[in-house]
Amino acid sequence: MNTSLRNPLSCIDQPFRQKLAKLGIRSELDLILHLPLRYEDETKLYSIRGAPESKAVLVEGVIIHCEIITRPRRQLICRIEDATGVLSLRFLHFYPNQVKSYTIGTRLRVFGEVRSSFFGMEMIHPRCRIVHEGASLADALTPVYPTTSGITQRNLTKLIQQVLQSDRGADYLAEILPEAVLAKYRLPGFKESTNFLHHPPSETSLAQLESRTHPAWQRIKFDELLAQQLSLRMHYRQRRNYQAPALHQKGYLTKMLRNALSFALTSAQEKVLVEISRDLSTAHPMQRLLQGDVGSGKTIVAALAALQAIENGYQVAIMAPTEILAEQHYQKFLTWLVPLGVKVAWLSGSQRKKERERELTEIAAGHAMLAVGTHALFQEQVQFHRLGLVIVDEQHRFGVHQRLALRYKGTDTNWIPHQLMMSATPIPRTLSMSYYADLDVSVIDQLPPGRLPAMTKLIDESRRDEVITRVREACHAGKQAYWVCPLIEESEVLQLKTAVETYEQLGRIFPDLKIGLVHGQLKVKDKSAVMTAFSLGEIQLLVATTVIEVGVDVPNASLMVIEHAERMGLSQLHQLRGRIGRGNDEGVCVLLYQKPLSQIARERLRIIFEHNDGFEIARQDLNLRGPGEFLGTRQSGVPLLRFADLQCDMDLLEAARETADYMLNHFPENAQCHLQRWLGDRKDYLRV
Ligand SMILES: Nc1ncnc2c1ncn2[C@@H]1O[C@H](COP(=O)(O)OP(=O)(O)OP(=O)(O)O)[C@@H](O)[C@H]1O
Repeated sequence: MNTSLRNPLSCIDQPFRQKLAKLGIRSELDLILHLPLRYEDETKLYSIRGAPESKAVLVEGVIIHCEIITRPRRQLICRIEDATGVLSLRFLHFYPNQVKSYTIGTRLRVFGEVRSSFFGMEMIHPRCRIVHEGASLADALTPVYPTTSGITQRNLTKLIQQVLQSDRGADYLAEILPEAVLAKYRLPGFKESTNFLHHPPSETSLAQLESRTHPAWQRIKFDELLAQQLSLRMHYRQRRNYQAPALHQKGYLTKMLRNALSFALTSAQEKVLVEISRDLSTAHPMQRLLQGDVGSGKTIVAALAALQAIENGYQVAIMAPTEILAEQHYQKFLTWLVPLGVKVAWLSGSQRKKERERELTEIAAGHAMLAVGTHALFQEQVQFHRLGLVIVDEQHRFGVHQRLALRYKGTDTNWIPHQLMMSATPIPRTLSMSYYADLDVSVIDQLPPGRLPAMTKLIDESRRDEVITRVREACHAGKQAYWVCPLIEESEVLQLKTAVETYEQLGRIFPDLKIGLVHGQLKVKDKSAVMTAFSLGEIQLLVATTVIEVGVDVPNASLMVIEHAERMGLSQLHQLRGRIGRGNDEGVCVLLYQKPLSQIARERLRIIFEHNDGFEIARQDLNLRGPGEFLGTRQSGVPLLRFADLQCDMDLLEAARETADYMLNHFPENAQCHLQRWLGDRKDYLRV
């Protein structure tokens, strides 16, 4: 056999290889998995009159006219004819050779969309080939591959076919899935599926192929999801190889805190605490995601988990993504834990050096048993005496690497701390199964008793005066209110300017109210002074940017006005709205919007108006935006699926998840081979 057939990549020059690498093709196996985006049907020939409109088809005819015209712009017009009619071909870009070879009487086979125009039937920029009468047609649908400049479809087709037909191709295509799995999910073989997708026979349904519902596509998507699930499940199981301190439930500190609370935990909080407590008492690191809608009471759960570690003589780190949130946790933990004799430390990026050093010493000496902070917590200088538990709030706002960095802060190299991640952005089951298959998940699916869902009002900007009256009435009745300034994504400076202007403007409108302003650029000290004054009721109306989006908890604030609500995303609106109605009064959230509304803005406002349940909102948000956007760029390290689509392929995902466990238990070698086939050395792909 020709050696080039053995390894088509080995005989390719460096520049071309670099171009292939842009497409993610670095090996022969990558070529096999470089599957078509769509297909073209060149297996059927239509007559000119019989060609359907708005569909790319193959037509053949003899050239009866060819000329270059210059008005209205320079273009090549060529007319072909068959027994049924005449078709004009129009080329806005063309080569001199093309003009020369298109002589009258030449037979052309053209592929493109036919449409009726003023001058009759025409095709713009068809793909053309000079043929002789009776030339054979393609025996398979023509694949169209994702490509990049400098690589033609023909290059890709040729390379892929070479690999498929080579000796090594046979190895790459060997079946890895156990017979029982193929039978259970009625999946075709891997070789059969890839061969088919690269070269589908002419009778295949284009619709089935392009919607990716064809069994061959199902097999590929299943394999991709299986690789993802295997990788995550292995990650999950590897935890068993690590040691963590077994933090048994001793009960004395946790009991003291429970007794001091003015409320009893909800049964949902009790349920998740049992799960967390059980994990903490084992000698392997916990990795649990605690999900709960806004206001469901995650913080007290975190505090009780922290006390279980502290009772065992281990330290706890609590990390939050913003200063405001971290500071608020700090205040809460101070009030809960200091009366129990537990020392709490505070670390933030903007802290004075002296204060920071004092806190660092307390942490390193093990005097401070709990450290609360922002990203500052996982910097190198921070040394713990005996870190047993790491709690990460709003974990999706941290990159995966940041959250992993804290894991290695345990001082004893033989074990790593337990980890509890919290999220108030509910993640629909499809996504959490896919991306968090390496975590255990607990959900607080109940709000504390007596909470009334916030009432949402959609009000057009033209009725601003009514809103102003409402704010005044609420504040005079002893309530507090937020006024949230519009999100201006293009510029923080502009956002700040808007916030300051709104603050000044509202100051003139409400000379009778005490008004505060909080935004991201305020010094931490000032920010926390404003927040404290608001918590204590010294400020009645708080003008804020979206910095208050997460975690702010002032139960007496029951009214919120959000300006330009049409600019905000669903989860942001839900989070903001979650700041009110946290006490016993019903919250009212006024969404001021400005017309005209785009389709998506209208849809978002409808969803937020109709729903209060964060999981439902997240589900609809996912439908609206798709998983990539939904998880956002913040989730750095989010694996991308190339073929499967989590919204349509839920059944396949369930099957892949089940199969991953089955293979790890019964066919570990096949599981390894499968991972190698799909991930190779690209550890970032499909990994969390
Ligand atoms: N079981 C309960 N009964 C009554 N009040 C509770 C209960 N649990 C928590 N709370 C109170 O409810 C409020 C919201 O709790 P918390 O701040 O923990 O919510 P959260 O889940 O962190 O929400 P968010 O993500 O919006 O910050 C707090 O004031 C808290 O003290």
